Amino acid sequence: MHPIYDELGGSDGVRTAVTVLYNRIAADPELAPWFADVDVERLKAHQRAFLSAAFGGPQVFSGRTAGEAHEGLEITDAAFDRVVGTLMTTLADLGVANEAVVVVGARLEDLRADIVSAGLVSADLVSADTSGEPRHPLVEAAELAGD
Ligand code: HEM
Repeated sequence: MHPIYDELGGSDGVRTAVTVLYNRIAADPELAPWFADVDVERLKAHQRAFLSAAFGGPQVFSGRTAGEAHEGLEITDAAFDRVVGTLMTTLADLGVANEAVVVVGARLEDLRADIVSAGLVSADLVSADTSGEPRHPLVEAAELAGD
C-alpha cells in the first residue's frame, strides 16, 4: 500500500480527496472553464491519470501521451500551478504529511513541459524558423553595431 493511501485512510479516503479536489476545481473561476464541458467518463479518466501520476502509480494515459491528451487545450503555466496547488492543499487539509505533499508536487512538476501549451508554441516557433543557424542576440547586436 502506498504511504499516501494509508495517510488518507485507504480507498475511502482517496475517494474523499478526489471529491474535494474536483469540487474545488469546479468552484475555481480560473480552472472551471477547462473542465466545464468534459463528460463524466473523461473526467474519471482524468482523475485516475492525475492521481496515479501524483501518487507515483503507473502511467494510465489511455493510449495517449500526456502531451497528446492535452493538445489544443491551451493549458497555461498558471492553470497548471493552480491544479497542482489545489491538490497539494487538499491533501494537506486531509492530514497528509507535508513531506509527502511536497513529493506529490515534484512528481507532477515533471509533467509540466508536456501539458502546458507554451511547450507546443515554442516548438512551432523553432520549426518555423528557416533562416538556418540560430543567432545569439548579442551576436546580432554586435553585427548591427558594425563589429
Ligand atoms: C499534472 C498532471 C496531469 C495529468 C497526469 C493529466 C492526465 C490527463 C489524461 C490522461 C487525459 C486524457 C483522459 C482520457 O483518456 O480521455 C487528460 C485530459 C484532460 N486534461 Fe489533464 N492531466 C494533468 C493536468 C491537467 C491540467 C493542469 C489541466 C487543466 C488546467 C488538465 C485538463 C484536462 C482536460 C480539460 C482534459 C480533456 C478531457 C477531454 O478529453 O475532454 N489536465 N489529462
